[in-house]
Amino acid sequence: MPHISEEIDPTYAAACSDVTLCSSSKGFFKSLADEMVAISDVGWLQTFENVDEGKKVNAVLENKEIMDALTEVLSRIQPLHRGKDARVSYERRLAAAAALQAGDLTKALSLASQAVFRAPMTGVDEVIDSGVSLAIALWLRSEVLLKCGRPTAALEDLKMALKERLPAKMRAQYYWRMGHCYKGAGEPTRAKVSYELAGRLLGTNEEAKAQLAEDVATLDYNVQPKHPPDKTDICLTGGAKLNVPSMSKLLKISEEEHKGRFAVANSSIRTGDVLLKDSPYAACLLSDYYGSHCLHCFKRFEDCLDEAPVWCPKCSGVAFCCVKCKDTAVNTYHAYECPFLDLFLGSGMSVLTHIALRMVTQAGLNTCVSIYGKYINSNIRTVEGATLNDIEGVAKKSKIKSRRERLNRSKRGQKSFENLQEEVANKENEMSLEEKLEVKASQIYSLCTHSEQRKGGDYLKRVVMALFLTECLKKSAFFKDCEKENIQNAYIAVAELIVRNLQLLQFNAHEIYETVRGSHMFSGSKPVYIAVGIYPTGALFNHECYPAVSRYFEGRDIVLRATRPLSPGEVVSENYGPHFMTRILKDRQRSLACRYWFKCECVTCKEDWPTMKQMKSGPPYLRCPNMSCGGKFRAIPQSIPFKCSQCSTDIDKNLVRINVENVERCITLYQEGAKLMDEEKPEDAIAVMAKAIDLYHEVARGPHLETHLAQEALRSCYAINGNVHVVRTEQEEKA
Ligand SMILES: C[S@@+](CC[C@H](N)C(=O)[O-])C[C@H]1O[C@@H](n2cnc3c(N)ncnc32)[C@H](O)[C@@H]1O
Repeated sequence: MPHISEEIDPTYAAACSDVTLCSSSKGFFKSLADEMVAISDVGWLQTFENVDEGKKVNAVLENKEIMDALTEVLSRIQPLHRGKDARVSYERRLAAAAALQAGDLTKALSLASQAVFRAPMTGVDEVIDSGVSLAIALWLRSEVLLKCGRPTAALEDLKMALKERLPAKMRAQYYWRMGHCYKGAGEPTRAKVSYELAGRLLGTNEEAKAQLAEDVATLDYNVQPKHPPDKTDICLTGGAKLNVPSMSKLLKISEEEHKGRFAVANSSIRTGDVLLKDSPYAACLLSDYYGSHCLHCFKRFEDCLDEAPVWCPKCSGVAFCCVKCKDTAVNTYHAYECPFLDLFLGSGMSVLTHIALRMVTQAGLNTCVSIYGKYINSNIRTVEGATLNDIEGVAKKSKIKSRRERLNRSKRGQKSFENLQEEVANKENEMSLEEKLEVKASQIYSLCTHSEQRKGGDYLKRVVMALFLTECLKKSAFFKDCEKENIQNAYIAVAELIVRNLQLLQFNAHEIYETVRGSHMFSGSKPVYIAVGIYPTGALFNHECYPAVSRYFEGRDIVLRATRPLSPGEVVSENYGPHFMTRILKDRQRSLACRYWFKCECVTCKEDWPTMKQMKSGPPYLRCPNMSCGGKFRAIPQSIPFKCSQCSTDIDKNLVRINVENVERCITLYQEGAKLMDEEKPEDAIAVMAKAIDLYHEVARGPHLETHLAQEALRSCYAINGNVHVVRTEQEEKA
């Protein structure tokens, strides 16, 4: 039987699958992968397609034709990254000083940061700056930061400059500037101590001493230290589910044959309810943002007012918002990725491929081998029903037919989703990062891969990518602690893990956004795609073209909030991109079938709702008075039906009049919400619009232009609680 993506458009489906692996226009990988498919025998590809999961890499390694061609390419892999360069650092420093002199603080800060990132580690290049380029670059940046009104960040740079052997002759200036930093940060007592130390070191320079005395005299002992405003943590409505702590108690996970697992309402849900807050198992920043955001936590440097970006000791291609983020990255994944960063970019590999690699590099070799043994190469078999037993809401378990994918999950010996989650929640607090990953891996490696639908050629490309990445890992000492006799098995385990990651990420990853706005909270604000993550529970939400939730991101965490009310048992759906407001039915169906390999049968698809452009304001569709019926009718005064066309319940004309008035009330409330947004009162706007959207759904159904526009507005209000970057005009900057 042909699969859904093939029925619709096999060429487009293949292209959609390919771009989840690598770019179709940039880099060398696409032509390498295409060449490997071209030299493979058609019969072999057919057999290969059916080779068991977890044995695909071996099958390719045993294919002489492919390996002869591939080995030659792999043997040429060499580390390639933007390293340190004392000369470039020196030049950037001069340019930064000139910009500072000219009063262009933004340019000065950017150049000074580049001087920091390009500076070799202290003592490595003694020819330029006597080996202390880093200290001098930090010294300069601290001056710029101080001028920018960021004394705490300036102080951090100063302290680091001292650690990096700032020349002793600069000590007096060092303490003097430290005094300025403390003064700026609202710590006059510390400022005074620093000024006094500077005074002792100034020797006989009377002019400088007089100036210093002025600084001491102007200290204000009434000021308070400045602290950034506290951000209140968002709480799950109804509390966290005991066995799935990232999910609200209002939800549960269900499963159906053609839909897999998905979230449904366990109790009534109201618009505005916070339903999920999940941390990623792994996440990667897009390379375009390596210069502006922390590689590890995705904070924008510009918005970290109390910290200045920190460097990687080996490369100058990435940066971190603080020492903690740097240490975490450099001691784990970045140690293995850093030598090859430019090769990865040059290969054209996708960000999903980068996460597939990150899932390995962050875990380290031992954890990877253990995960491979448990979830990919496991021969433990359990009966199919065991997987379903504990999934709530599966009423007719015995009627659900076997699905090959679920069977595969069972074969790998996985426990039920809910049991696994409980295990994770109980153990998480006492574990190391590697241990946490190993336990969370049980959830990640049960996510859908649609392996039964994947073609041999597509599989082969993924194995070639896995072999390429494993070869890079070999050359970045990832396998250094492995005993010689185990090394071949370890290579295969890692490559297989990457193949599996590449498959599951295709269907389960989330794009991560930050909202970029101008001086007004809403007008002109837009979401910007900065990173991608894989969320263990967030990946369990199915799609609808009229979604029930909207997502935003707090740092790396995903938050889902309801955009319409739901009754117990209704699907709590996300939107994977094709939304009915912006894309016509045929487009959506094609996109979902080719990109996510399923046929969407949501209500908007079945009823072919109009897009926003096609939709007109007009009489609403009122609900059938029987609340358990899905029927609706248009409230056109002259043609109100006597009975519901679906369940034949009588329709009372008086009730129709009341409900039309209710819809009019909703429209008035939406307008009030819009006004509150103009006044930049997001919480008030949410309260008003959420109430109106709840009321609308109590009496009416979609499509309804005003309600859907209100839901879009609500989405913008929710996002204000997430990652937001405010772009300031030059004038605002100066003010
Ligand atoms: C992010 S996963 C969602 C969780 C998934 N159902 C599972 O069991 O792991 C995406 C996959 O779920 C399935 N899916 C999502 N929405 C669906 C829908 N409305 N109808 C049928 N299948 C859907 C598709 O197979 C899709 O590739």
